Amino acid sequence: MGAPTDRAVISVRDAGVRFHRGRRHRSLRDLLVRGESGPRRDGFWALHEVSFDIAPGETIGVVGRNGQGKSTLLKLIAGVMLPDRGSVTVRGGVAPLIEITGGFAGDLTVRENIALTGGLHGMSRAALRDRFDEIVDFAEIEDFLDTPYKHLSSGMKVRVAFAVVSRLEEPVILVDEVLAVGDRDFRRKCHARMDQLTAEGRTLFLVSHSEWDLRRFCRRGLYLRGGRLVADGPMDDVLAEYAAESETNAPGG
Ligand SMILES: Nc1ncnc2c1ncn2[C@@H]1O[C@H](COP(=O)(O)OP(=O)(O)OP(=O)(O)O)[C@@H](O)[C@H]1O
Repeated sequence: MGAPTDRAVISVRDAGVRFHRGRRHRSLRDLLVRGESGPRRDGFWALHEVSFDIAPGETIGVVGRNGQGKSTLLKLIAGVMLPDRGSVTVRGGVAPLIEITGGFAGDLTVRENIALTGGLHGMSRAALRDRFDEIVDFAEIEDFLDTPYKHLSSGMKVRVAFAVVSRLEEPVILVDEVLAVGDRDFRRKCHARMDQLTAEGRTLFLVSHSEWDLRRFCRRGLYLRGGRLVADGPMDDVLAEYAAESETNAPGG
């Protein structure tokens, strides 16, 4: 396992994340009635010994069945979660579109959320003023600017989130499955915007169960199985490997 290369915008080294299947905290009852006080035994590695380097401008699609660690990996890269083992180094800012409401404050209005997200990612007031109308037009949300974010439908939340996050000037963009929520016309707009971002040389990380999206936007694939990185290579090869394994593991297969 080599040291992080200078060229890499993201370096992940032997990263591991451990979760517990049961309740996160042991209750007083467990302690007093059951006498359970030693280390918890229901822990498992949601990610285990994961290592890779990403060069600036690469487009990466993460594949794997449900519950194999894809979203957890994106949370590590976004910095909203720290690894229990190993290291995750990201050089530069990250624009994360992970989980529909991720990073957006439910009680604040759409207008306030646009300003907050822009501000948190270093957008100046002048830049925000310049881009505000563009963001609102893209999201087609002008009638809801003063509505609390939590009162939007899930499709509208995604529209706002994508419109803002895709306008941030961060070098790394993370998109986790959220595109599936938008309607067809909006998805088409998002796809055009993603083409533009990758053409500008941004690094894109996409988690998706849509082979079409993965093939269209990602040249490199990462395949996670049981929290381990079992394939890392050209997207088409990784998808072929994933499909072959899914067939082998299918009931009756
Ligand atoms: N905060 C948490 N506490 C405990 N377990 C968790 C937590 N977050 C995720 N997990 C578990 O970790 C494993 C990996 O979850 P993750 O969301 O990364 O999977 P995924 O590959 O993105 O799945 P999907 O395709 O269904 O979105 C799953 O078993 C999940 O139940």
